[in-house]
Amino acid sequence: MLSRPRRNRSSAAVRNLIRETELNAGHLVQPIFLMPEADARLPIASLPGTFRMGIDEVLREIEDCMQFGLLSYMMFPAVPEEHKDKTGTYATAAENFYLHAARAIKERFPEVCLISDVALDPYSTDGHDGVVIDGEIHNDETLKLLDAMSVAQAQAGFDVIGPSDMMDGRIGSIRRALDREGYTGTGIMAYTAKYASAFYGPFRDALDSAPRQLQDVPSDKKTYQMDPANAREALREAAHDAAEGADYLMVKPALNYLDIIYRLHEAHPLPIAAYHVSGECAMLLAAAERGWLDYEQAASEALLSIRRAGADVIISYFAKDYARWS
Ligand SMILES: NCc1[nH]cc(CCC(=O)O)c1CC(=O)O
Ligand SMILES: [Mg+2]
Repeated sequence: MLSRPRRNRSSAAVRNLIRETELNAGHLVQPIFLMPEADARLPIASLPGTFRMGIDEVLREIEDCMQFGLLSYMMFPAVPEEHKDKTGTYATAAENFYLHAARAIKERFPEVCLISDVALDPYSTDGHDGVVIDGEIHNDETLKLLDAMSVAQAQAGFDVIGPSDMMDGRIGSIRRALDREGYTGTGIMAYTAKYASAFYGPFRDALDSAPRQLQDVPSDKKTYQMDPANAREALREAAHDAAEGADYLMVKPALNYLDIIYRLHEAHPLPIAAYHVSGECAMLLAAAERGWLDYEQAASEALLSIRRAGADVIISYFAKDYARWS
Protein backbone atom coordinates (compact mmCIF):
# COMPACT_ATOMS: atom_id res chain seq x y z
CA MET A 1 0.00 0.00 0.00
CA LEU A 2 1.54 3.28 -1.08
CA SER A 3 -1.28 5.33 0.29
CA ARG A 4 -2.45 4.84 3.88
CA PRO A 5 -5.14 7.32 5.01
CA ARG A 6 -4.64 6.24 8.63
CA ARG A 7 -1.27 8.09 8.75
CA ASN A 8 -3.27 11.34 8.76
CA ARG A 9 -5.25 10.20 11.80
CA SER A 10 -2.33 9.00 13.90
CA SER A 11 -2.31 11.74 16.57
CA ALA A 12 -4.43 14.62 17.79
CA ALA A 13 -1.84 17.02 16.40
CA VAL A 14 -2.07 15.52 12.92
CA ARG A 15 -5.85 15.36 13.07
CA ASN A 16 -5.92 19.04 14.00
CA LEU A 17 -3.67 19.89 11.07
CA ILE A 18 -5.94 18.33 8.50
CA ARG A 19 -9.36 19.09 9.98
CA GLU A 20 -11.54 20.43 7.19
CA THR A 21 -14.39 21.94 9.17
CA GLU A 22 -14.31 24.32 12.12
CA LEU A 23 -17.29 25.22 14.21
CA ASN A 24 -17.22 27.85 16.93
CA ALA A 25 -19.65 30.02 18.83
CA GLY A 26 -19.41 32.69 16.14
CA HIS A 27 -21.41 30.51 13.74
CA LEU A 28 -24.19 29.73 16.19
CA VAL A 29 -27.52 31.36 16.98
CA GLN A 30 -29.32 30.69 20.26
CA PRO A 31 -33.14 30.58 20.04
CA ILE A 32 -35.03 32.31 22.85
CA PHE A 33 -38.69 31.83 23.81
CA LEU A 34 -40.07 34.99 25.35
CA MET A 35 -43.00 35.25 27.78
CA PRO A 36 -44.82 38.41 28.86
CA GLU A 37 -44.16 38.09 32.62
CA ALA A 38 -40.76 39.69 33.22
CA ASP A 39 -39.50 37.20 35.83
CA ALA A 40 -41.00 34.02 34.32
CA ARG A 41 -38.92 30.92 33.67
CA LEU A 42 -40.99 27.93 32.52
CA PRO A 43 -39.60 24.62 31.28
CA ILE A 44 -40.80 22.98 28.04
CA ALA A 45 -41.63 19.33 28.73
CA SER A 46 -40.72 18.15 25.23
CA LEU A 47 -37.45 20.12 25.09
CA PRO A 48 -35.51 19.61 28.33
CA GLY A 49 -33.00 22.36 29.13
CA THR A 50 -34.84 25.05 27.17
CA PHE A 51 -37.08 27.53 28.95
CA ARG A 52 -39.72 30.10 28.16
CA MET A 53 -38.47 33.25 29.85
CA GLY A 54 -39.55 36.76 30.69
CA ILE A 55 -37.34 39.69 29.77
CA ASP A 56 -35.47 39.81 33.11
CA GLU A 57 -34.48 36.16 32.72
CA VAL A 58 -33.65 36.67 29.04
CA LEU A 59 -31.24 39.49 29.85
CA ARG A 60 -29.53 37.27 32.41
CA GLU A 61 -29.42 34.40 29.92
CA ILE A 62 -27.86 36.54 27.19
CA GLU A 63 -25.23 37.81 29.62
CA ASP A 64 -24.44 34.21 30.47
CA CYS A 65 -24.25 33.15 26.80
CA MET A 66 -22.00 36.10 25.94
CA GLN A 67 -19.29 34.74 28.26
CA PHE A 68 -19.04 31.78 25.90
CA GLY A 69 -18.81 33.99 22.80
CA LEU A 70 -22.43 33.68 21.65
CA LEU A 71 -23.46 36.94 20.02
CA SER A 72 -26.54 36.02 17.99
CA TYR A 73 -30.05 35.31 19.22
CA MET A 74 -33.33 34.49 17.53
CA MET A 75 -36.40 35.34 19.59
CA PHE A 76 -39.92 33.89 19.48
CA PRO A 77 -42.94 35.16 21.45
CA ALA A 78 -45.20 32.92 23.55
CA VAL A 79 -48.35 35.00 23.14
CA PRO A 80 -51.20 34.56 25.67
CA GLU A 81 -54.44 33.34 24.10
CA GLU A 82 -56.29 36.57 24.95
CA HIS A 83 -53.95 38.51 22.63
CA LYS A 84 -54.58 36.23 19.66
CA ASP A 85 -57.01 36.94 16.85
CA LYS A 86 -57.48 36.00 13.19
CA THR A 87 -55.11 38.64 11.78
CA GLY A 88 -52.49 38.80 14.51
CA THR A 89 -53.28 42.40 15.47
CA TYR A 90 -51.12 42.12 18.57
CA ALA A 91 -47.98 41.60 16.43
CA THR A 92 -47.76 45.34 15.77
CA ALA A 93 -49.47 46.64 18.93
CA ALA A 94 -47.64 49.40 20.80
CA GLU A 95 -47.76 47.39 24.05
CA ASN A 96 -46.44 44.16 22.45
CA PHE A 97 -44.04 42.58 24.98
CA TYR A 98 -41.90 41.05 22.22
CA LEU A 99 -41.15 44.45 20.69
CA HIS A 100 -40.44 45.92 24.13
CA ALA A 101 -38.09 43.07 24.91
CA ALA A 102 -36.15 43.63 21.67
CA ARG A 103 -35.66 47.26 22.66
CA ALA A 104 -34.45 46.27 26.12
CA ILE A 105 -32.02 43.67 24.74
CA LYS A 106 -30.49 46.02 22.17
CA GLU A 107 -30.22 48.79 24.73
CA ARG A 108 -28.38 46.57 27.18
CA PHE A 109 -26.32 44.60 24.61
CA PRO A 110 -25.97 46.74 21.47
CA GLU A 111 -23.28 44.37 20.12
CA VAL A 112 -25.59 41.36 19.74
CA CYS A 113 -27.26 40.36 16.49
CA LEU A 114 -30.93 39.98 17.30
CA ILE A 115 -33.05 38.04 14.82
CA SER A 116 -36.85 38.19 14.79
CA ASP A 117 -39.59 35.80 13.80
CA VAL A 118 -42.08 36.98 11.22
CA ALA A 119 -45.15 34.79 10.82
CA LEU A 120 -48.73 34.91 11.98
CA ASP A 121 -48.86 31.63 13.91
CA PRO A 122 -47.81 32.82 17.41
CA TYR A 123 -50.47 35.56 17.21
CA SER A 124 -53.20 33.70 15.38
CA THR A 125 -56.27 31.97 16.83
CA ASP A 126 -56.08 29.72 13.75
CA GLY A 127 -52.48 28.71 14.40
CA HIS A 128 -51.47 29.24 10.79
CA ASP A 129 -48.59 31.29 9.43
CA GLY A 130 -50.94 33.04 7.02
CA VAL A 131 -54.34 34.62 7.44
CA VAL A 132 -57.31 32.30 6.91
CA ILE A 133 -60.01 33.86 4.72
CA ASP A 134 -63.01 31.80 3.58
CA GLY A 135 -61.23 28.54 4.28
CA GLU A 136 -58.08 29.57 2.44
CA ILE A 137 -54.64 30.57 3.70
CA HIS A 138 -54.52 33.78 1.76
CA ASN A 139 -51.08 34.55 0.41
CA ASP A 140 -51.33 38.17 -0.68
CA GLU A 141 -53.46 39.38 2.24
CA THR A 142 -50.85 37.81 4.54
CA LEU A 143 -48.05 39.79 2.88
CA LYS A 144 -49.52 43.09 4.10
CA LEU A 145 -49.55 41.78 7.68
CA LEU A 146 -46.00 40.44 7.40
CA ASP A 147 -44.78 43.80 6.04
CA ALA A 148 -46.28 45.66 8.99
CA MET A 149 -44.90 43.11 11.46
CA SER A 150 -41.42 43.43 9.93
CA VAL A 151 -41.43 47.23 10.06
CA ALA A 152 -42.53 47.17 13.72
CA GLN A 153 -39.70 44.76 14.51
CA ALA A 154 -37.10 46.84 12.67
CA GLN A 155 -38.34 49.86 14.58
CA ALA A 156 -37.95 47.92 17.85
CA GLY A 157 -34.29 47.33 17.03
CA PHE A 158 -34.09 43.82 15.58
CA ASP A 159 -30.98 43.59 13.39
CA VAL A 160 -32.32 40.85 11.14
CA ILE A 161 -35.93 40.01 10.24
CA GLY A 162 -36.73 36.29 10.04
CA PRO A 163 -39.78 35.48 7.90
CA SER A 164 -40.67 31.86 8.76
CA ASP A 165 -44.09 31.79 7.08
CA MET A 166 -43.38 30.46 3.54
CA MET A 167 -45.84 32.75 1.76
CA ASP A 168 -44.81 33.47 -1.84
CA GLY A 169 -43.23 36.84 -2.53
CA ARG A 170 -42.79 37.90 1.07
CA ILE A 171 -39.06 38.57 0.92
CA GLY A 172 -39.45 41.21 -1.79
CA SER A 173 -42.53 42.62 -0.12
CA ILE A 174 -40.80 42.92 3.27
CA ARG A 175 -37.61 44.32 1.70
CA ARG A 176 -39.58 47.08 -0.01
CA ALA A 177 -41.56 47.85 3.15
CA LEU A 178 -38.38 48.11 5.24
CA ASP A 179 -36.67 50.32 2.68
CA ARG A 180 -39.72 52.55 2.35
CA GLU A 181 -39.62 53.18 6.09
CA GLY A 182 -35.88 53.86 6.05
CA TYR A 183 -34.71 50.52 7.50
CA THR A 184 -32.27 49.83 4.67
CA GLY A 185 -29.74 48.44 7.15
CA THR A 186 -32.06 45.81 8.59
CA GLY A 187 -31.30 42.38 7.14
CA ILE A 188 -33.59 39.53 6.12
CA MET A 189 -32.91 35.90 6.97
CA ALA A 190 -35.30 34.09 4.64
CA TYR A 191 -36.70 30.74 5.71
CA THR A 192 -36.21 29.69 2.10
CA ALA A 193 -36.60 25.91 2.17
CA LYS A 194 -38.79 25.31 5.17
CA TYR A 195 -40.30 21.85 5.09
CA ALA A 196 -43.65 20.64 6.45
CA SER A 197 -41.79 18.63 9.05
CA ALA A 198 -42.78 16.39 11.95
CA PHE A 199 -39.83 17.81 13.90
CA TYR A 200 -41.43 21.10 15.00
CA GLY A 201 -43.44 19.48 17.81
CA PRO A 202 -41.61 20.80 20.89
CA PHE A 203 -41.55 24.32 19.41
CA ARG A 204 -45.32 24.27 18.94
CA ASP A 205 -45.64 23.04 22.54
CA ALA A 206 -43.48 25.93 23.71
CA LEU A 207 -45.59 28.56 21.94
CA ASP A 208 -48.91 26.71 21.88
CA SER A 209 -48.88 27.54 18.17
CA ALA A 210 -49.95 24.30 16.49
CA PRO A 211 -52.54 24.71 13.71
CA ARG A 212 -56.04 24.52 15.18
CA GLN A 213 -58.79 22.18 14.05
CA LEU A 214 -60.75 24.35 11.61
CA GLN A 215 -63.74 23.69 9.43
CA ASP A 216 -62.37 24.07 5.91
CA VAL A 217 -58.63 24.38 6.45
CA PRO A 218 -56.23 21.48 6.89
CA SER A 219 -54.64 21.30 10.34
CA ASP A 220 -51.20 20.88 8.80
CA LYS A 221 -48.99 23.38 6.95
CA LYS A 222 -48.55 21.44 3.72
CA THR A 223 -50.08 24.10 1.46
CA TYR A 224 -47.24 26.49 2.28
CA GLN A 225 -44.32 24.57 3.80
CA MET A 226 -42.38 22.31 1.42
CA ASP A 227 -42.87 18.60 0.81
CA PRO A 228 -39.98 16.66 2.41
CA ALA A 229 -39.74 14.68 -0.83
CA ASN A 230 -38.54 17.68 -2.84
CA ALA A 231 -35.02 19.00 -3.37
CA ARG A 232 -35.09 20.79 -6.74
CA GLU A 233 -38.02 22.85 -5.50
CA ALA A 234 -35.68 24.26 -2.85
CA LEU A 235 -33.50 25.67 -5.63
CA ARG A 236 -36.54 27.42 -7.06
CA GLU A 237 -37.40 28.91 -3.66
CA ALA A 238 -33.76 29.97 -3.25
CA ALA A 239 -33.73 31.71 -6.63
CA HIS A 240 -36.82 33.70 -5.62
CA ASP A 241 -35.50 34.74 -2.23
CA ALA A 242 -32.08 35.67 -3.59
CA ALA A 243 -33.67 37.79 -6.32
CA GLU A 244 -36.04 39.41 -3.81
CA GLY A 245 -33.21 40.67 -1.62
CA ALA A 246 -32.65 38.06 1.08
CA ASP A 247 -29.39 38.40 3.02
CA TYR A 248 -29.39 34.76 4.15
CA LEU A 249 -31.07 31.64 2.79
CA MET A 250 -32.25 29.17 5.40
CA VAL A 251 -32.87 25.45 5.27
CA LYS A 252 -35.10 23.99 7.96
CA PRO A 253 -34.92 21.42 9.53
CA ALA A 254 -31.21 20.69 9.25
CA LEU A 255 -30.14 17.11 9.93
CA ASN A 256 -32.61 15.37 7.65
CA TYR A 257 -31.95 18.02 5.00
CA LEU A 258 -28.16 18.11 4.73
CA ASP A 259 -28.46 17.52 0.99
CA ILE A 260 -30.56 20.66 0.67
CA ILE A 261 -28.02 22.67 2.68
CA TYR A 262 -25.29 21.39 0.37
CA ARG A 263 -27.23 22.18 -2.79
CA LEU A 264 -28.08 25.73 -1.76
CA HIS A 265 -24.51 26.34 -0.64
CA GLU A 266 -23.25 25.23 -4.07
CA ALA A 267 -25.91 27.15 -5.98
CA HIS A 268 -25.89 30.55 -4.24
CA PRO A 269 -23.17 32.86 -2.96
CA LEU A 270 -25.47 34.08 -0.15
CA PRO A 271 -24.75 32.86 3.40
CA ILE A 272 -26.64 29.67 4.18
CA ALA A 273 -28.35 29.28 7.53
CA ALA A 274 -29.62 25.96 8.87
CA TYR A 275 -32.22 25.60 11.61
CA HIS A 276 -31.48 22.56 13.76
CA VAL A 277 -35.06 22.41 15.00
CA SER A 278 -36.66 21.53 18.30
CA GLY A 279 -37.59 17.92 17.44
CA GLU A 280 -34.09 17.18 16.16
CA CYS A 281 -32.65 18.39 19.46
CA ALA A 282 -35.37 16.67 21.52
CA MET A 283 -34.73 13.19 20.13
CA LEU A 284 -31.02 13.45 20.89
CA LEU A 285 -31.77 14.75 24.41
CA ALA A 286 -34.23 11.91 25.01
CA ALA A 287 -31.66 9.29 24.03
CA ALA A 288 -29.02 11.01 26.18
CA GLU A 289 -31.41 11.04 29.17
CA ARG A 290 -31.70 7.26 28.86
CA GLY A 291 -27.95 6.89 28.66
CA TRP A 292 -28.20 5.70 25.05
CA LEU A 293 -26.06 8.53 23.66
CA ASP A 294 -23.39 10.81 25.04
CA TYR A 295 -24.97 14.27 24.87
CA GLU A 296 -21.80 16.30 24.37
CA GLN A 297 -20.34 14.04 21.70
CA ALA A 298 -23.58 13.46 19.82
CA ALA A 299 -24.66 17.12 19.89
CA SER A 300 -21.21 18.28 18.77
CA GLU A 301 -21.20 15.79 15.91
CA ALA A 302 -24.70 16.86 14.81
CA LEU A 303 -23.71 20.54 14.72
CA LEU A 304 -20.40 19.83 12.98
CA SER A 305 -22.20 17.79 10.32
CA ILE A 306 -24.59 20.64 9.59
CA ARG A 307 -21.62 22.96 9.20
CA ARG A 308 -19.73 20.48 7.01
CA ALA A 309 -22.75 20.20 4.70
CA GLY A 310 -22.40 23.92 3.99
CA ALA A 311 -24.20 25.91 6.67
CA ASP A 312 -22.50 29.20 7.48
CA VAL A 313 -24.95 29.89 10.31
CA ILE A 314 -26.55 27.29 12.59
CA ILE A 315 -29.58 28.00 14.76
CA SER A 316 -29.72 25.35 17.49
CA TYR A 317 -31.01 24.78 21.01
CA PHE A 318 -27.54 23.32 21.65
CA ALA A 319 -25.79 26.61 20.84
CA LYS A 320 -25.09 27.60 24.43
CA ASP A 321 -23.84 24.16 25.47
CA TYR A 322 -21.63 23.86 22.38
CA ALA A 323 -20.22 27.34 22.98
CA ARG A 324 -19.44 26.32 26.57
CA TRP A 325 -17.69 23.11 25.51
CA SER A 326 -15.62 24.68 22.72
N1 LIG B 1 -43.52 30.18 12.11
C1 LIG B 1 -43.51 28.95 12.72
C2 LIG B 1 -42.20 28.39 13.15
N2 LIG B 1 -41.06 29.09 13.30
C3 LIG B 1 -40.08 28.20 13.76
C4 LIG B 1 -40.66 26.94 13.89
C5 LIG B 1 -40.05 25.66 14.38
C6 LIG B 1 -38.73 25.73 15.02
C7 LIG B 1 -38.38 24.52 15.82
O1 LIG B 1 -39.05 23.47 15.76
O2 LIG B 1 -37.39 24.61 16.56
C8 LIG B 1 -41.99 27.05 13.49
C9 LIG B 1 -42.95 25.91 13.56
C10 LIG B 1 -43.93 25.74 12.51
O3 LIG B 1 -43.73 26.07 11.33
O4 LIG B 1 -45.01 25.26 12.86
MG1 LIG C 1 -40.73 31.18 -1.11
